Amino acid sequence: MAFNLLYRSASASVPANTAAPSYAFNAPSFLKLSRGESATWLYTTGAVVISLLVLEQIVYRTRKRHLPGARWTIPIIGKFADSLNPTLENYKKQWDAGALSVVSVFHIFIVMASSNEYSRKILNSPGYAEPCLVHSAKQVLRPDNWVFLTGKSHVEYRRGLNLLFTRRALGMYLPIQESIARKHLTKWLEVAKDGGSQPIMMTARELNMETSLRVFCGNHLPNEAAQEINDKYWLITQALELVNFPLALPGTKVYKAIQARKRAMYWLELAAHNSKIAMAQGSEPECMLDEWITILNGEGYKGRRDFNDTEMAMVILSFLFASQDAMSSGLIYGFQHLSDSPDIMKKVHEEQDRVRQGNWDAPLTLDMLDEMPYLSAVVKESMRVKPPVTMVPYLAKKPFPLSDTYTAPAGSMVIPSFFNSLHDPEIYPEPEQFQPERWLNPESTANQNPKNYLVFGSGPHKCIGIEYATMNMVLVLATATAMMTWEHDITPESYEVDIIATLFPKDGCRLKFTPREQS
Ligand code: HEM
Repeated sequence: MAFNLLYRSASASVPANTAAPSYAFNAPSFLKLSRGESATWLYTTGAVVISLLVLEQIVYRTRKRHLPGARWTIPIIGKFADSLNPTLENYKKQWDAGALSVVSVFHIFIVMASSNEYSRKILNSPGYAEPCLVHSAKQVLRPDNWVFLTGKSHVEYRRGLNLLFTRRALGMYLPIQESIARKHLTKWLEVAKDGGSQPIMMTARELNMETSLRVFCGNHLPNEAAQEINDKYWLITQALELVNFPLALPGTKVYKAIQARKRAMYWLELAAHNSKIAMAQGSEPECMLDEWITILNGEGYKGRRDFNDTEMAMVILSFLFASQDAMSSGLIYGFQHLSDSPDIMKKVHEEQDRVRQGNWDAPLTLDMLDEMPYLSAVVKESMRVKPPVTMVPYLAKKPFPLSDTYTAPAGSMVIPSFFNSLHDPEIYPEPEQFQPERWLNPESTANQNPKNYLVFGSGPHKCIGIEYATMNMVLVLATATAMMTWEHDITPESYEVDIIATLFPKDGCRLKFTPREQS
């Protein structure tokens, strides 16, 4: 292809010289070449291009050294085509090729780590590597978002944000989550009245988005804002490919995601502003923003107190960004795994009967959720079998000695991948099987090796929302179990995996809901 282009421009250049008088546009003298000069220019350009292509291969091979990976990289774009249509099968091939393997996309040299040891080494070596999220994340989230802080400034910023996930705060969020879950599940039951199955891919995403927006911003966000953010957020999800087209030109996914982010930021800044006014007027805290402002104004608080509306909005945006796709994936597979395992579903129902004691409409409390160890194990196991986040890109700040024999070059992407660690048969016998019981036996190999459970990462950037995310999934499934039963409408694509930032069943998980007979 590149050669074709070269050839066509070469032949076009010959008549250009002879036909020059007929052009209205007079080229500057330095662009007017004689036939001989034109050929020299052509050969020189050709030689430079070929040298660059050869150099590209030499650089790739020098960086790759003995690690598994393609022997030669496709000129310029590398494996860009694969990254446009990522499949779990292709990733698995890469992970199985070795504990460390390489790939190159658009000159970004990528070292994939697939073992628990190497993945944790990357996540826990802030001196060598820092998160770079996916390539488009800085454009989408803005480069000044707190999630891109590293080292001491990251630790300090994050210390303040940890206070938004205390048990006290989670207790405040719980009723919001439950009422939104009930509202959406009621809608699912309405749709189910026609007797057919429905894919929950998009409806579960909507449930999660409304939950997040109301937990984070309460009623400081007008309904139209929640609707607009929900409608446009999909554009952000679609831009989260491992490597995007490098320029955010109009029409590209990254461009569209940036426009969506601008609208979301407009509304989130407004919510931060409204929350500050409400708290200054002495209102009771009702959401995460209120909780944050109350903490900042608290007497005992020792951290930084002044956060402007934009900074607060960027934090909320980072939480939305980090949670929306992962939570949706986790929830959808939670529903799918349960419906595929009637014995396990039965035990979940029994646990709900025990905890709720016939009072199906009574609001849930944190104490009640604590009494649902079986459902918690279901959620944990579901995310082990299908980890929502399979890998987190990091960037090597300097040469990073990953093993005795391999050092990742400075500037390369180093990607800890969690799938193999979560499917290690030594730790999780029959790793493809959905077996919540493995988490209930304190002696099991799963419980002996908690460091293998990399679903939420590890080290200084480990997920800040673990308790909140887990609580939300337990809560939604507990509420669903109280309200209905569901059957999986299995299609040829039910067990195929789509990677759209996170993992989803290719058919969107079609379920048939029936109201629960509450005796
Ligand atoms: C099932 C749900 C979720 C999963 C599987 C998940 C997974 C992850 C993973 C793998 C990381 C990277 C960790 C690392 O680099 O070591 C991460 C980071 C993060 N997550 Fe989550 N997450 C989930 C939900 C949430 C929620 C609900 C929030 C916020 C409300 C959240 C906020 C964050 C933030 C802010 C970071 C970056 C932390 C930092 O850089 O310090 N996540 N998450």
